[in-house]
This record gives sequence, structure tokens and C-alpha cells, in this order.
Amino acid sequence: MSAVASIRCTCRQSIISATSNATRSRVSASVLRSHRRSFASTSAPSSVRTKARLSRPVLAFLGLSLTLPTTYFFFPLSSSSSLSPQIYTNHPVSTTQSLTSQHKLIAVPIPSSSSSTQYFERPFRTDGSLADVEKGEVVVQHMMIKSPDIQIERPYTPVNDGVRDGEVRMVVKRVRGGEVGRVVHNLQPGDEVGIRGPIPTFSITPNDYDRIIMISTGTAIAPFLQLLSKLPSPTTPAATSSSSPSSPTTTPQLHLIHASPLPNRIDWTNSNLDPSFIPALKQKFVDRLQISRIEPGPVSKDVVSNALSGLGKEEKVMVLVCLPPWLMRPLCGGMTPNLGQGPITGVLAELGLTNAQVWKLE
Ligand SMILES: Cc1cc2nc3c(=O)[nH]c(=O)nc-3n(C[C@H](O)[C@H](O)[C@H](O)COP(=O)(O)OP(=O)(O)OC[C@H]3O[C@@H](n4cnc5c(N)ncnc54)[C@H](O)[C@@H]3O)c2cc1C
Repeated sequence: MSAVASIRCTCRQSIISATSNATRSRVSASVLRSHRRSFASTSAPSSVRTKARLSRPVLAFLGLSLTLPTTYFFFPLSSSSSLSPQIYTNHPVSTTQSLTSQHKLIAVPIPSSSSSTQYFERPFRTDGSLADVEKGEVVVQHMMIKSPDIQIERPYTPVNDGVRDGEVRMVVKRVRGGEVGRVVHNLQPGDEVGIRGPIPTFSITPNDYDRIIMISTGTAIAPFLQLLSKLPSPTTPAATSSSSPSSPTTTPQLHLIHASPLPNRIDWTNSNLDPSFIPALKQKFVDRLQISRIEPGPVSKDVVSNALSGLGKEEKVMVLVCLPPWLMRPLCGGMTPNLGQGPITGVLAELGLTNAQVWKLE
């Protein structure tokens, strides 16, 4: 199997949270890896790209740590009804649905104004400008939701294609003592929620790969559900099947490896409660999408080896990993403290995969 073609990632690093008694800052921003170009406003010549890749997270870190807190604290909520990555606006929740006792699906309509949809179609860069999406490129994005009571925000990844559906749908897990999870779980249809986004999480040009393997557990499946929702059905002409300005024209072989919930827990991902969940995706992709459900816990070498089987020497593979740190470490090595990719170690390294073939998502 050969190396990467292109994946560009804006890591989930723009999180600024302040609790009532302390201000915690977890800031990270745009880490873009591209072999052709990045979301950055100017394309660096190839000779300096490596250097640019190394310095960009640092610059983004500094830039965001200055700009986002300012935006957040001085302009906490705008009266405008447009969605914006920089400024919070209040938006009514149209539907809410309990998927399990811990998981709630909420839908927030996207205002039809072009100022709201533009950020879905032309992703927001950390320098404030908008990126042109390349032909065939799919950008996975997340939204920030804030607590109305205290200065705290959390990122959530829509499971669907927002522009196509006219709304973003997010599955939010409530954790014990969690602040924003509590807020979301108390929402009723018609209630308003402070939201900003969309913010790019990562982008990928699926046509550049022969096989894309996605590995997740729990709500970390959300970026993959969104990616699969944005990909056109292999049986439908690309131009009509996605809202993306430049839909991929062919579908690579897709393999989703997703942990089953603990025994006696409801497997919401495998329900028909949303058209972005697994059963609908299976119907959409038929034999282009293989699903492996695995036991909760560390991902075994066998299951990944199985997903890689039959891959020719010249074929290109990308493994996208979205797991909590304790599961990511044995599989492929952890991310660095500033949410850089870090070296590939563990199971994926043993299978011969390199940094060019793996992308880690926090
Ligand atoms: C890019 C991105 C996308 C994401 N998408 C999703 C998604 O689609 N769905 C989803 O459910 N989640 C998603 N997450 C996770 C989400 O952003 C939150 O981290 C999660 O919902 C918990 O937030 P919370 O405010 O409810 O809990 P928090 O208030 O952050 O609490 C989390 C845990 O920490 C504990 N805790 C809180 N404060 C303290 C303290 N001072 N000392 C000790 N312990 C403390 C709490 O008890 C709790 O157990 C995503 C994360 C990222 C980075």
C-alpha cells in the first residue's frame, strides 16, 4: 500500500472554557496537512511546506489564544440570526430526541441566509478568511455550544450534511458532572441555544484513496457519520447527491470499525432514528462500505489487519482514528500535548502504517 495523497486537518483545538471558579484554556487550532495546498490563505512552495506544517499549529495556537477569548468574552452573544464561527448567536432547537438515557439528538436549523451557509460551503480559516474547497474535497466541521449560565463552551460534531439537510443534527452524550451536556439534555423543542460554527475539524479528498478506514467508539463516530453523509452515494450521480460545492466523483472502499456499546446499553448508532446512522449508510453505500463492530476496549491488531487485507502495494489507504487517548495510544500512539499528530506507534506501526497514512482526531 502506498502513502497518502491528501488529507487536511483542522484539529479540534479551538476550545476555550472558563468555569465559574477558574479559567481553563484548551486552545488549539488549525493543523493542516496537505500535499497540495492547505486552508492557509497562501500556498507555500513545496520546499517550505514541511516547515509551514510545523510552525502553523504554534501560530494558530497563539492567534486563537488571543482572538477567541476576546471574541468570546467581549461579544458573547450576537442578536444576528446568522451562524458564524466567531460569534455566538442564539438559535432555536427544532427537535430533540433521547436516543439512550445518556445520548440526546438535537437538531438546529441553519438560517437560510447566505451568511450562515457560507461557512459550511467555504470553511473558516483561523485568519478569518474563507477557504475554497477543492474539487472532491470533503470538509468535516464541528459546532461550539455554550452554556447560558457560565462562560463555558464545548465542541460537537454534526452527524449529517448540514447544507443538504438545512439543519445540523448533533448527538450529545451527557457525562456525570458535565456542564454543557447538562444544558443540551435539558433543551426542549423551541428552546434557544448559544451556538457558533461551523469550524473545520479536518478535510479529506476521498478520491485520492483506494480505501478509507475509520476507527471510533461512542460519540467519536460523529465525524465519520458526517463524512459518510457528505459523500455521494456510489449509485447516484455525484452532482446531485451532496451539497458540497465539489462532490467526489467516485467512492473509495470504505471501512468503518466502531466499538459496540457495553452490554445492556442501547446501540443508537445502529438504529433508524436518524438517516445519518449506520443502517441508512449501509443502504446508501451497499458494498462500498464495510462495517466492523468490535468489543469495547482496545482495538485489536486482527481487526485492523482484516480491514487492510487485499490492499495492493500501489493502493492508497488512509486510516482515520477518533478515539479517547487511552484507546488511541495502544492503537497508533497518542497526540502531542498541543494536539499535534505525534509519531505512529502501537498496532498501526506494527502493521507498517506511517504518519502519511494515519490521521488522529482527538
Ligand atoms: C472536536 C470535538 C468534537 C466533539 N464532538 C462531540 C459530539 O459530537 N458529541 C459529544 O457528546 N461530545 C463531543 N465532544 C466532546 C464534548 O466537546 C465535551 O467534551 C463533552 O460533551 C463533555 O462536556 P461537558 O461540558 O458536558 O462536560 P465537562 O464539564 O467538560 O465535564 C467533563 C468531565 O470532567 C469532569 N469535570 C468537569 N470539571 C471538572 C473539574 N474542575 N475537576 C475535575 N473534573 C471535572 C466532569 O465531572 C465530567 O466527568 C467533542 C469534542 C471535540 C474536541
